[in-house]
Amino acid sequence: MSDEVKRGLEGVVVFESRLSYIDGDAGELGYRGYAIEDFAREASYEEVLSLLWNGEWPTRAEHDEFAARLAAERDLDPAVYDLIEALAAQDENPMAALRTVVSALSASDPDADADPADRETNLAKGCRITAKFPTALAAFARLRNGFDPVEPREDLGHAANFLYMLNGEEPDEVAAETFDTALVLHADHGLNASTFAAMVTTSTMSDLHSGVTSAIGTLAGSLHGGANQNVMRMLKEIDESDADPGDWIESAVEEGRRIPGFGHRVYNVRDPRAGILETYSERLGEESGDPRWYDYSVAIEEYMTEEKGLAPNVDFYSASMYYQMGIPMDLYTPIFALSRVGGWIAHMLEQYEDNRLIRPRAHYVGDRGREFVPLDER
Ligand SMILES: CC(=O)SCCNC(=O)CCNC(=O)[C@H](O)C(C)(C)COP(=O)(O)OP(=O)(O)OC[C@H]1O[C@@H](n2cnc3c(N)ncnc32)[C@H](O)[C@@H]1OP(=O)(O)O
Ligand SMILES: O=C([O-])CC(=O)C(=O)O
Repeated sequence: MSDEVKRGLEGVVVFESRLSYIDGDAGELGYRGYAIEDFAREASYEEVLSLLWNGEWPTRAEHDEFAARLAAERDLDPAVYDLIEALAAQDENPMAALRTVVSALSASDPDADADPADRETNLAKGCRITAKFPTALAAFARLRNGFDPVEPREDLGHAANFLYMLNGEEPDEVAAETFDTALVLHADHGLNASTFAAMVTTSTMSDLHSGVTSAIGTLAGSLHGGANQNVMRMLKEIDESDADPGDWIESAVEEGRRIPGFGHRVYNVRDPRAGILETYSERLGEESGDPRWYDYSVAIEEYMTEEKGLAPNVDFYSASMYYQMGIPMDLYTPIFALSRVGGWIAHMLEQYEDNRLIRPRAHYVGDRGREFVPLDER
C-alpha cells in the first residue's frame, strides 16, 4: 500500500460515471454525452433532470408528466414553514438555512424509512427534495425581509415559479428563460467537492436527504459554490473604489488576494459555462443601459487571463448576471444549490447501483509509543 499523499485528491479517479463529461484542456462539458452548448439555451431544467436521472431526454409526454409531478411536490409542510420563519427571524445565513431545512424535510417525507438504495423510492424522494428547495429558499428570502411567503404555482415551470415566489410577481419570459439556462448550466459537474461529499455520505448506505445535506454544507465554501457571491462583492468593491478595474485587480493580485471566479481544479482553460453565462450578463447590461458590471468583469478577465494565466469558472459571470436580475447577493450560492441538487441526486442514484464504502487513508506523521500520564499526575 503506497503512502504517497495526493493532496486534495487531485487527479485521483474513484468512480466510473455516465453523467457529465469534462475535458479540462479543451474546455468541454457534456451531460450524458450531449455538449452543453447544444442544449443549454433550449432545454429546460426539468428536461435536464430527466436526462440526468433517467439517461435520456424525455419525450413530450414524459416531460409533461414529470414536470407536473415536480410541480405538484412544491408545497411545504406547515412545520417546515415554521422552521423557515424561525431561521429568517434569526437572519440565518441562507446556505445554512437551506441545509437545515433539507435535513428537516426528511421528517415529513413519506419514504423516510424506506430502503436507502431503492431506485424508485429515491426518484420520488429526489423529486420532492428538488421541488421543495425553491419554495423553501423563496419563503426564507421573503420572511427575512418581513414579507409573507408566496404559495407556489403549479402552472409555472421550475425556474419561473422560483422567481415568482421570490418576487411575488410572475417573471417575464426573458427573465424566466435566463434563469432556467443558469439552472441548466449548474446542474452537474462530475465529482466536484459537493457531489463527492454527497457520495461519501451515500457510500455508507445513508439516505438521500443526508447526502443532500452534506452536499449543501460543502457547496457553501468560498472555494466552491460560495465564490459566486464573492465575485459580486468584488465587483461592488471595485465600483465603490472608483479605481480603474484593471488597476484594481492588479493591486488585489499583488496583495496576494485569491480572486473569486478564477481558477479550477479540472479546467486549464475557460470554463465553457462561463462563455454562455457571459452572453446573458452582457445582454442584461445592454438592455438596462448600465453595462458597468459586465464591463468590470471583462476587464478583470483580461488581466487574470493575460497576467496570471487563470481563466474564469462558472461562478464568474453568473454573479453579474444574477445581480442584474435583481437577485440578492447572498442567494447566489443557494441558487447554485437549487440547480446542483439535480446532479447530486443523479450521482447518488448512480452510486447506489454499484456502491462501495469510500474510506481513504491518511499518512500518519505524528508521534508513536508515547507514555500516558493520568490527569492528576500531569
Ligand atoms: C463551482 C466551483 O466550485 S468553481 C471554483 C470556485 N472557486 C473560486 O472561484 C475560488 C477561487 N479559485 C480558487 O481558489 C482555486 O482556483 C480553486 C480552489 C478553484 C482550484 O484550486 P486548486 O486546483 O486546488 O489550485 P490551487 O489552490 O492549488 O492553486 C494553484 C495556484 O494558482 C493560484 N490560484 C488559483 N486560483 C486563484 C485565484 N482565483 N486567484 C489567485 N490565485 C489563484 C494559487 O494561489 C496557486 O498558486 P501557487 O501555486 O503560487 O500557490
Ligand atoms: O467541478 C468543480 O470542481 C467545481 C465546479 O465547477 C462545479 O461544481 O460546477
